[in-house]
Amino acid sequence: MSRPFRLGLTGSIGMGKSTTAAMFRDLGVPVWDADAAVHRLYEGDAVEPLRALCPEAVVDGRVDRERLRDWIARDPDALPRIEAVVHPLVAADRAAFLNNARGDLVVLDIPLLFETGADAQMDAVLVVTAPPEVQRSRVLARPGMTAARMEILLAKQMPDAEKRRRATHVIETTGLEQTRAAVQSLVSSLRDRKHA
Ligand SMILES: CC(C)(COP(=O)(O)OP(=O)(O)OC[C@H]1O[C@@H](n2cnc3c(N)ncnc32)[C@H](O)[C@@H]1O)[C@@H](O)C(=O)NCCC(=O)NCCS
Ligand SMILES: Nc1ncnc2c1ncn2[C@@H]1O[C@H](COP(=O)(O)OP(=O)(O)OP(=O)(O)O)[C@@H](O)[C@H]1O
Repeated sequence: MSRPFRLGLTGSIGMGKSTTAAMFRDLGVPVWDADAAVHRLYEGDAVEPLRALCPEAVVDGRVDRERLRDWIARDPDALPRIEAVVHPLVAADRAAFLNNARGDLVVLDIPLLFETGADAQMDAVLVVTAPPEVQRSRVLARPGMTAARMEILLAKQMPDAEKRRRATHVIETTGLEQTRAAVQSLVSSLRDRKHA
């Protein structure tokens, strides 16, 4: 049996990846979620290596994201050092999902898909997008988010225009019903097609 078609799902912060991923799940498509993998790792395999970098980031045997955020805000080297630990563990979790995946189509929701080179492992890439002012107001509405933190994360992400340029598919997330219809139509077209 041939392996499932791999659709990468990405987009900049606040562009609607999680919301769009849920729409694929509603259609019965298995979704691997990189952020969820990080959450699992912060209660498991990432604890000891991150404790070695920053002992105060571990509280009650788990990595505390608030403490990581404080460290990132204080120290410009913190995020690259965290990434050097976390990205290989995330890549291993993704490889395990792909090894076990069955069916005709799977989605991989990866915020840093292009930045980490994971796009090379995808058969197609869907980029979700929205106008900058919509993105900004969504992100700033989150608890714990500040304009300064948003700027740090945005500066680390490939610009939206570049992501759209590299995408095989683009969906606007300015309305739930319109996004749901676009997801439905993409799933139908991918399920109809054969891949190499
Ligand atoms: C910085 C941390 C502590 C913030 O945690 P918090 O729960 O507050 O936010 P969350 O994880 O939901 O991220 C918020 C937004 O920032 C973006 N983001 C997260 N990490 C990164 C990063 N390394 N580079 C660029 N953007 C990032 C996410 O895509 C999301 O859009 C956390 O994201 C983290 O530990 N990041 C390092 C691990 C990593 O690289 N994760 C990316 C997925 S592989
Ligand atoms: N299709 C849509 N129509 C209207 N609003 C949307 C749509 N998709 C997402 N939103 C709104 O945008 C906000 C951010 O969406 P979501 O959490 O899915 O983004 P994300 O890309 O996963 O974010 P992050 O990268 O920061 O984790 C949510 O408050 C959600 O209500």
